[in-house]
This record gives sequence, C-alpha cells and structure tokens, in this order.
Amino acid sequence: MLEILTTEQMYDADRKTIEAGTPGDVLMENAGTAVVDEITSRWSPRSATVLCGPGNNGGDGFVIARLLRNAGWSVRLGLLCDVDKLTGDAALNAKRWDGAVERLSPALLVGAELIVDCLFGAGLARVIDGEIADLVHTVNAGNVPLIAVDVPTGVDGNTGEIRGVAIKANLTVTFCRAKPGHYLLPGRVLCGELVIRDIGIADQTVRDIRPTLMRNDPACWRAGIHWPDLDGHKYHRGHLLAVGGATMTGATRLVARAARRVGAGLLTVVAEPAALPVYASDSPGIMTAPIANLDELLKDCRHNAVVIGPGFGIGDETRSRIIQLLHYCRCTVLDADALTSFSEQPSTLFFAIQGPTVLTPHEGEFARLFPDIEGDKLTRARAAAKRSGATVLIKGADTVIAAPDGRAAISVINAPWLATAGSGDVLSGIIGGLMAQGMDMFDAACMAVWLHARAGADIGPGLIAEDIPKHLPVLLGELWRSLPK
Ligand SMILES: NC(=O)C1=CN([C@@H]2O[C@H](COP(=O)(O)OP(=O)(O)OC[C@H]3O[C@@H](n4cnc5c(N)ncnc54)[C@H](OP(=O)(O)O)[C@@H]3O)[C@@H](O)[C@H]2O)[C@@H](O)CC1
Ligand SMILES: [K+]
Repeated sequence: MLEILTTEQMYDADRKTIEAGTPGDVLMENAGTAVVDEITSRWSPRSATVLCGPGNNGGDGFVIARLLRNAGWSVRLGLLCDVDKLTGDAALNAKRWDGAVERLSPALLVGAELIVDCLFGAGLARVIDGEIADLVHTVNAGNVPLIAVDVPTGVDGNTGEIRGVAIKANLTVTFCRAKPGHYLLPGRVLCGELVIRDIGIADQTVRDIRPTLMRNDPACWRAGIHWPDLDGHKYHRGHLLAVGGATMTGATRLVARAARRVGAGLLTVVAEPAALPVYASDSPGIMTAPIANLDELLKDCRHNAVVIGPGFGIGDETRSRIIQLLHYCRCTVLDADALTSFSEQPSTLFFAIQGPTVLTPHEGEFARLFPDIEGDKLTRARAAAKRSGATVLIKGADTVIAAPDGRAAISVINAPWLATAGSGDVLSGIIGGLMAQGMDMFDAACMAVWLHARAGADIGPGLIAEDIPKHLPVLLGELWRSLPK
C-alpha cells in the first residue's frame, strides 16, 4: 500500500472495480465492515452516534450503524438531508437500516460515548459553513472517541487543508490507499491514527492508474542503494566535498559526520584556512582543503559530490561559489544559506542547475526562492522541482520530496524530536553521502528523509542533532539485513 491516490484517482479505481464486476454496494459494505472492525477491536460496546452526510460517505455510515447495532451497540443515526434525497448505494443502505433516522443536531450528541463521522469524505466540494460548521465545533469540543470515515469531515483529501472547519479525529479509517490529505498538514494531525483497509480493489487496478506519489518507504528506493562491493575500496564509495563556513563551523561538522556515517568513502571539508583546524579536530577521519582550491578540486572528477550552504553565509560570495561549482555538474546538495543567497535572483540558480541537484528548503527558504508558487506542500514541491530542474525536498513534520519528472513522496513517520538545531544540516549530509555513493538524486533524498525520520522516532525525547549520525549504522544495518540474500 505504498501508493498515495488523489481523490480523483480513488474514484477512478472505484469505477474500474465496479466495471470489472464488483457491485458498488459490496465496496460500501466492505468499507463499513472495515470501520466496524477497527472500532470494535479498540472499544467495548457503548452508545454511539453516527453522523451521516448526503453522499456515499453517509452511505458508509448507514452500514456502520447497522453493523454496530448487530454487534450489540446502542446506535443513533443523524442524517444531513431527507432520507429520500439519498441515491445509489447510500439509498440502498438507508433502506437496510431499521433504526430511526434523526435530523442532524447537537441533541444527537447527548449521551454519545463514541461518534462516527460520515458527513463528508472524498466528495467534500466547498467550504463547510452554517449549521454543519457549528455541529463540527460541538463534536470537537466533546471528549469522546471520534472516528472519521475515509477523511475527517472538512479535510480536503488532496491537500490536507481545512475547508472552513474540520473534525479532529482520534482514528481515521480509509480504504484501499491513503490520500495526500492524510499525510499533509494539517490533515495529518486531524486524522489521529490512520488505518488503511482493503475493501476489494485489486492492486493491479491501482497500478493501472499509474500513481506517481508514494509513502516514503524503503520499498520505494531500497533497490537503488549502492552497497559496497566485497572487493570495493573507498574510492568506489565517492568523495564528498562539504563546503564549510568560516565561522559557523558547527553546521558543516554535522554535514560531515552524517555523510561519513551514511557511507561516503572520503570526505573533504573545504573552507577558509583559518577554520580548517576546527574542522580537522572534529574527527580524525576527515580531510580539509582551503576554499581557494575548490575549483581545482572540482576539476578532479573523483570529487563527485558537494554539499554547500549550511553555515556558509548569505551573499555575493556564496552565489558566485555556487554558480562556479554547478558548472562541474557534480551531485550537489544546496541547503540553508545557499538557497537564501538566491532570493533576489532565483532564475540565475535554476539556469545554472544542470547536474543532479537536491534543494532542501524549509518553508521560509522555500518562500524566498519560489515566492510565486502557492498551494499545498505537495503541489508546491512539484512545481518547484519542475521549474528548478532539481529534486526539491520541503522540510517539516510532513516532509515532501519531488523530482522534476513528477515523482513525489511524503514522509509518513512522525518524529517531532527532529525539530532541533542542526537537524537539517544532518539531513543534507546524509543526502550528499548517498549521492556520493552513486544513488539517484530522488532516491537519495527519499532515503535520507527516511533515515532521518526513523532516527528521530527511535531516539525520541532528548534527541540532539549529533545523535542522528550515530544512529545511522543501526538503520543501515536494518536495511542491509532486509535485503533478499
Ligand atoms: N472510493 C471508493 O472506493 C469508495 C468510497 N466510499 C465512500 O464514498 C465516499 C465518497 O462519496 P461521495 O463521492 O458521494 O462524496 P461524499 O464525501 O459523501 O460527499 C458528497 C456529498 O456532500 C455534499 N457536499 C460536499 N461538500 C459539501 C459542503 N461543504 N457542504 C455541504 N454539502 C457538501 C455534496 O453535495 P453537492 O456538491 O453534490 O451539492 C454531495 O451531496 C468516500 O469518502 C467513502 O467514504 C465507500 O462507500 C466505498 C468505496
Ligand atoms: K468523514
């Protein structure tokens, strides 16, 4: 279940499945059954209220109400419209429900010990306002388990954005595959726990839709890892140049530690001569070179990858260094000051990008470099990758990685502990280290985000950036051992 489908793609999969012979009401029954399974495996029978909207999300609600009642629960059901306004499978399942159909109102919530949200799902088409918005506020203010069916009402399935108001669920059960809005903020938080259940749509049907968006999982890039050969030597594992600042040396020291831990064969920190002893004393395994030699170093094609930006400083000097080094088409990671230095003239940067390049902006850096690109994070990352010709990785709790050819991935591991100084520098170092070993730029960015997030989740509270590189051998070992032998 790696693929992430837009709501339109999901409707397509649904339609193709029905055309292939599975009736829509079977899919709806399967969907309702899956939700009831998830509910009854977590909560004992109690008084539940099911809130139903006018479409098929509401249809799922009728199935859920019936199955919960069959399981011995006390169930009330409220419907947003008149029951005779329902059509298709929703109308069919309304007939199969032998309980009362009440009008949607706050009175339905009195005494409810669990609420199932089936107001709107994939078909949310506009801002929620008026009485429905008031009801959503009342539901959120209660203190009972709240289960969203497909997506929390009010969350846009494609963007994760809130359209007016939104349900804040404890558990969201979706069907077949996740949608972007399940992983993009704020939808990601509003979903609570996310469960994806099979309802009878074949994997081949999903593949036929050719999704280009994935959950960032090792299955997407494991085959692209360049593990060292038995008879390999360090020169086969790349030589990364980490261009360091003259005074803010911490950032590039973190880059260097991460790149070496992830497997770069050789690493040279290139910086002003006065700063070199600081870098050299950080770890005995690195080499150093004066920045005046950068051009010479790049002429030697064994120096196959560069990370520049962390702690380097903003301005003309940074800009000209970057234009100079991009000329050599080495694998390049541009982060932090390297990005901000081009705020006034981003097109100069995009024009110079010819080789495999990864840009790793946080939201602020992104807005400076791509001020006119708007929308949700996924849309923006894709547009920026297309414009720049680079892989663009927008950092955050919902990190998105997009390649210029349209492929994209969203990080699905929650690791709030990564929000700490130096964490981004480590990420750049991991990407640079992987590209130095020959990994494709998009795969390297995805793998780096996964390693970084897993390290964050594994280490947990108390994490500082220096801990992340130290944890990499554990995670690399896990990936290595999971290879088919
Ligand atoms: N895909 C699958 O495989 C399967 C999908 N299944 C389920 O189907 C769900 C999708 O069903 P759906 O297409 O009927 O859309 P749904 O979310 O019920 O809403 C549409 C209705 O809401 C209305 N409406 C919209 N916005 C509004 C607003 N702001 N304020 C007020 N009204 C608003 C809209 O009105 P209209 O725009 O037409 O005026 C229309 O009447 C999906 O989420 C999943 O739960 C399962 O059954 C099994 C298989
Ligand atoms: K819903």
